[in-house]
Amino acid sequence: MSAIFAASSTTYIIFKRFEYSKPVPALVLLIGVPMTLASVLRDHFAGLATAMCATAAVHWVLLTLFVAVYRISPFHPLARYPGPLPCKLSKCWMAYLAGSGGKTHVYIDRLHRLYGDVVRIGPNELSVRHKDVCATVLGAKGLPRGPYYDTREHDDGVSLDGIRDPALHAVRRRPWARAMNSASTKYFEELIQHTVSDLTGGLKERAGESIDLTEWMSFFGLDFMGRMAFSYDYNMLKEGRDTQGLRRMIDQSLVNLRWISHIPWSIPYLKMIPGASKNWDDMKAAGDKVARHRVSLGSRRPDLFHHLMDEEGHEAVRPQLEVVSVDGALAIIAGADTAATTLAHFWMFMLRHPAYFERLRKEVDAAFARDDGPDFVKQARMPYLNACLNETLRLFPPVLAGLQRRVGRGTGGRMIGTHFIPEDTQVSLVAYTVHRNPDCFSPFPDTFWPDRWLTQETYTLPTGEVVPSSDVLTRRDAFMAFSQGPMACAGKNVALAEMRAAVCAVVQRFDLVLADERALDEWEEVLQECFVSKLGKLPVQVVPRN
Ligand code: HEM
Repeated sequence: MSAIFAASSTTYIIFKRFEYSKPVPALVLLIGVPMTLASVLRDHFAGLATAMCATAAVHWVLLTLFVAVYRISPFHPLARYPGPLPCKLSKCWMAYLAGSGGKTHVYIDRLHRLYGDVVRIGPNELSVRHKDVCATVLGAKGLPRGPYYDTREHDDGVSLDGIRDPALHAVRRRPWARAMNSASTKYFEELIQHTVSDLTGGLKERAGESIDLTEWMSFFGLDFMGRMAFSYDYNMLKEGRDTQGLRRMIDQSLVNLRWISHIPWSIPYLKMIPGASKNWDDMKAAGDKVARHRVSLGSRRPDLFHHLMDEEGHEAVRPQLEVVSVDGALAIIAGADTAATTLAHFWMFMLRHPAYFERLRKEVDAAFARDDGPDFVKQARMPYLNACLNETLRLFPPVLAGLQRRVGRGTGGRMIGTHFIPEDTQVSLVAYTVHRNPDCFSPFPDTFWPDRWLTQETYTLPTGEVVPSSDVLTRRDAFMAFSQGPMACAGKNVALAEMRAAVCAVVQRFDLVLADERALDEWEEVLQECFVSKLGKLPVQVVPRN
């Protein structure tokens, strides 16, 4: 027994020091060690098979005990931070919650309300919602990404949003910066205009019918991103259906990532299961198809592909088509799903608060004649429109999962406000809970109240009470729906232009009549964190305005 104890404690120390996540060393320590012991100790057992079973069982139990005891002991570097026991013991708990209900954002928000600004959500992971956290963690002098992002690495390379090395990330980000320069922005605006007109055309054709606005916003997001990224027409708005089964494919490829991301060490083992990566492979094949189509066009359109492929020859080394396809697939998921989700939440709030809808309509009607196309400069300056969009993104940021960063080994730790974060710690920022922190947004941090984003001397609260501006706290620096800093959303400006244009066009031309009251009541219950968000239906009748 003492031999097994000595072997197991040595194994534990090696694991703790080197954090093996690669299968070979991990399997040597987990299986090789007890098997070797069994062959040495076989004379003490009824036979080799019994020795193997007994040593393996004792080895694993001891290892589990060592790990558990250390993680909940006062000697653990995060011992001073509060959190539920299952979180302290293993990240498997968070993986379970993510996989089983997709409600980790609500769970973490509850923990913050219970324990305060810093909560231990994993053995080596803290969730922080402190009012100064964004600049410290995400900003220019912030922290590099944590292992949560390892799921973005594939056989063909890693997509931009999964690159953890800041220097490499900066290099891969350059074409995105070029894509967002003014010449391309003009081209993207034309595409937005084209897609908005498909949207209003499609809605007009279905006037009086009950449609699912969530689905239509998704068609809008995908049609735009197909055009913007690859000059590819999915034509979903024209045909009124998901022409390529993309929505289902995206949902299926994301549903597993939401729990795997919490236990990234499991990735090499999962890859050994035949067919395990089928959903992602399908998604990748869809990306390859549109990328090849774009190659066949051969033209130098200033779409995203043009920049990602470096068709203008800015870089010393031309990127490979496979890597560009991965980034293109990222663009479609990152760009289409997020904007579509925001718009669906937006309409939900407008249906819930008809007075806000009317106020917005007044602003839109005053700014545009009925048949005007979008004016992107004007729309960027419309205070109430932007207040309503910001408020939607505050309460329901489409990226519901935490943005994880890491205080690296050997850095000596980091201060966040008055909290010391020791090295080797993952720090997670969940926009859903940071945005509901009363130290960042108050009063009524849980209430949809767009006025908080306006600059005024007095405010009329949702209760009708009038208060001076000193009573209203809106910490714009804590707004992180697009993240912040060098790894923030690369498509923020395009996304905002696209959403503003879609909102103005619909508000100007249509009345929305809710077809099923239950959709609003059940909205939050149905909402799931699915890497980004998974939404319920929003059945409405679209009635053209007289
Ligand atoms: C409402 C719309 C959008 C929201 C709320 C949003 C939000 C975000 C957030 C929070 C991140 C950081 C994710 C992380 O660190 O894990 C991100 C990254 C990213 N987004 Fe967006 N996004 C939106 C639309 C778009 C669009 C339209 C595009 C493309 C045109 C886009 C392209 C990207 C890219 C490429 C990244 C990775 C950036 C990097 O790693 O440097 N996003 N987005």
